[in-house]
Amino acid sequence: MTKQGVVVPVPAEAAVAMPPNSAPLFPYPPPRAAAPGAAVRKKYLQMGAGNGAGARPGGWVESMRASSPTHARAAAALAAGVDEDRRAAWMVEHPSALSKFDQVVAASKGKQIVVFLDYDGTLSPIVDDPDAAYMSDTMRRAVRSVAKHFPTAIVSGRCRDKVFEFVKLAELYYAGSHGMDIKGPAKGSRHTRAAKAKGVLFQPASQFLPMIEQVHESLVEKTKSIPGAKVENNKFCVSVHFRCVDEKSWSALADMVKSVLKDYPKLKLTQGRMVFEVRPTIKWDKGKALEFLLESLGFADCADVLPVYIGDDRTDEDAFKVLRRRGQGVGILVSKHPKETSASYSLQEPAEVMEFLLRLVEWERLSKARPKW
Ligand SMILES: O=P(O)(O)OC[C@H]1O[C@H](O[C@H]2O[C@H](CO)[C@@H](O)[C@H](O)[C@H]2O)[C@H](O)[C@@H](O)[C@@H]1O
Repeated sequence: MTKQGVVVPVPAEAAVAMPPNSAPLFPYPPPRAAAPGAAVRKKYLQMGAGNGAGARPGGWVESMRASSPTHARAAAALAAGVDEDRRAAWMVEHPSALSKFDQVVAASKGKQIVVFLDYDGTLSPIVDDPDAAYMSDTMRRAVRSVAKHFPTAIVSGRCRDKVFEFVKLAELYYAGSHGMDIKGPAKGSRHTRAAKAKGVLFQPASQFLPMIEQVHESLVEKTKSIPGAKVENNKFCVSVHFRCVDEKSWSALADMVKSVLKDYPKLKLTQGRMVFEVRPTIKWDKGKALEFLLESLGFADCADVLPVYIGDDRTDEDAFKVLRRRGQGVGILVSKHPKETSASYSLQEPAEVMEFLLRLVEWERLSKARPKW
């Protein structure tokens, strides 16, 4: 069923650029560090790094509001009253991956499905306390079944160890810190020869570790005065949560984060669901991680693979865009509301993600049992 992976020698320049603790098993051009200094930082601080925040006066706060569930609900209610057609039109553009299940699997004919799953908001429901974002046992069973049939990776903004603590499945690939920390299955993979090696595969931002530590400390110190603010160390990036911060303090919090980042021109600021994300300015994201993993599995520039990526956040858009660019694969956005996205399909919530995963497993079981004539 699976395609055998091919280990290609690492080009000398890539091997040199790789951090000492990453096994040079898989070739990949090392990410280019963005031009150091003001230009890059200015762009991210002013433009809001892809989310448009900051381009207008008060842009960050506006953007923070847009990611608030209360505001999203109010906006959704308004939109429902005013323009029910908008949602219907969005669903035509991004139909449910459940109702179009046959179409999704038909695309996999003669191809190896590889499954990529975001964690928060995809496998676990969004909750106030990031340390309590547990995944249900039923979801874990579903993911375990998927991994028995298809190579499966978790791609998360979280620190890799933390997301592993939640998922607890040793047979998966894990790409933590928005793809900047990639590791293969603890026991090696049953799916490909290339992935039999265990351990850390790639850490393209390892030189940023001391800087991230410093920024983490500064952010903890600086934001202490804002009740509800929570700073999370995600190893190669830092999250500053404002889900539990009074809206009146959002502007002050955004200013604090920006003032800390002034001293770190090699870090950029982006925004997720009620969270600021501080990340190195290297050109590496969930999309690059997806491509790296496909390559590691032996599917570089290959037509007989169907990557299926499921995610709910802005950072998942980088992966959806890669699928669009390759003209290959299935991007599924998890969202109850119409959102601008490069995904092709949608699912409303983690419960639907589970249903989709279980159907995929069932379909694979039946297709193996089906006589081939
Ligand atoms: O890429 P992901 O796996 O989706 O990680 C993105 C961020 O997820 C977490 O924050 C989000 O979920 C929390 C728990 O439900 C919620 O409280 C928070 O408001 C959300 O933004 C995680 O804590 C972050 O570090 C990740 O970057």
